Amino acid sequence: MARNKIALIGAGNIGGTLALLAGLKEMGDVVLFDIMDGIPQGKALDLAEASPVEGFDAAMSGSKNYSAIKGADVIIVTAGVARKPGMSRDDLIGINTSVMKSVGEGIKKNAPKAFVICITNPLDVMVGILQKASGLPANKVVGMAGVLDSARFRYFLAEEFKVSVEDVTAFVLGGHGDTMVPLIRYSTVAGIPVPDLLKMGWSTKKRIADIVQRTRDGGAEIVGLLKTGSAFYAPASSAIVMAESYLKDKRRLLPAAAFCTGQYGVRNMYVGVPCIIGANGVEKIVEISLNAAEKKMLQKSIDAVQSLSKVAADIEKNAGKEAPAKKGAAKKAGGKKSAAKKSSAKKAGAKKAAAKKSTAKKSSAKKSVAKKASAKKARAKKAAAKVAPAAPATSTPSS
Ligand SMILES: NC(=O)c1ccc[n+]([C@@H]2O[C@H](COP(=O)([O-])OP(=O)(O)OC[C@H]3O[C@@H](n4cnc5c(N)ncnc54)[C@H](O)[C@@H]3O)[C@@H](O)[C@H]2O)c1
Ligand SMILES: O=C(O)C[C@H](O)C(=O)O
Repeated sequence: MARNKIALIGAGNIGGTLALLAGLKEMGDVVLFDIMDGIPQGKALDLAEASPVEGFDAAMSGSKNYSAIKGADVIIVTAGVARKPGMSRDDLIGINTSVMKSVGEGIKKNAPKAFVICITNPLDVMVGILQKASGLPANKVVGMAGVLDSARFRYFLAEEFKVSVEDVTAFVLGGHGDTMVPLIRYSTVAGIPVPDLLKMGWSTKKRIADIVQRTRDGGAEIVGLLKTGSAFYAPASSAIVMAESYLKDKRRLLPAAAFCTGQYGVRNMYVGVPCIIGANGVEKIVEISLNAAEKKMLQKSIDAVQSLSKVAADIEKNAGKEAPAKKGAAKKAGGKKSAAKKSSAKKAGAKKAAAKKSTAKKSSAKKSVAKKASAKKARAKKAAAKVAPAAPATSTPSS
């Protein structure tokens, strides 16, 4: 029997890690695709040379031609730009919208039967654009975020309760942004719900509330520490779990950005919901009962994704014209404060940037003013940085 073929579009930090994990797990032959000639080929060769040491059989190849992904069973998309300190995920919408369109076209032409997992941010909106551009049915295109957010929540809870991560289950629903919804009631240690553990004195409401917030800020915490990009090990592990559920028809119940057709009151939009992933892709969206407070939080998150979708629609309309004002656009998307501002790690990153760049920030007593200004500068800097990858990213995919 022929091996599965796994195509990884984007051979950066997550792409490389995905290739390693797919190899170690012998999930199939791996093709890395990237617009940066040499990167996918180099990473593929490096990984192939690790295979005798690790003892896995999987062909590893790299290419900048979309024809290389022909016949792929699973495609995982990480193409695009990652945020840096001072940015929110939403700030990536301009550049990554055009990347999703070109990747979608490449998939449409070369691998229309694949199961596609999108990782590129801002996730919930990007997966929608990718699905449309690829022309694939909605059940075959899904976004990865919920598994990652839930893994963070699980890890923090396991630390708090001093138990194995294996015994902690948790659910995070909603959009992959500041408004995501970690569900305490549906989080357990070996089946014992967290609220019951609180009654048993295992923790306090305040400590769990802090863990919920740390989960929401989980991405920003890593960005603040790395400074040059965002998380990649846990995101790659999370996408691999989804790919395995599809390839092995495991029918795992996982939180993922799925195309809703009325579930949770969401119509024709991708958002993070619990779903079953099996041989037919997203086979079912599971509607769990939510109390009034949970419903309110989820609605807020859905609203944020909806606003950002409108921004993306404007960007698509303006494509080919002058680049839209991304900063203003991202602001429009709910006027949300970035998770970065809330994260202490990110604050540290912003402070550093301010210290480096600004001679005008004299008083350390005016920390909050300095923080705002440095975040603004970082955004402006990022907007400039976006110009560089934008040119090749929007180029027509070669087949
Ligand atoms: N959904 C999530 O939970 C989650 C988690 C982590 C990161 N992310 C997002 O995933 C994306 C990738 O992160 P990363 O750390 O791997 O970034 P990275 O910069 O290391 O890699 C991105 C790669 O995409 C390539 N690329 C750019 N335009 C392309 C195009 N048109 N076609 C093919 N390749 C293209 C770049 O050359 C680069 O190698 C970012 O948008 C990041 O925000 C999402
Ligand atoms: O935070 C980011 O920018 C990357 C990703 O969405 C994450 O949650 O790690």
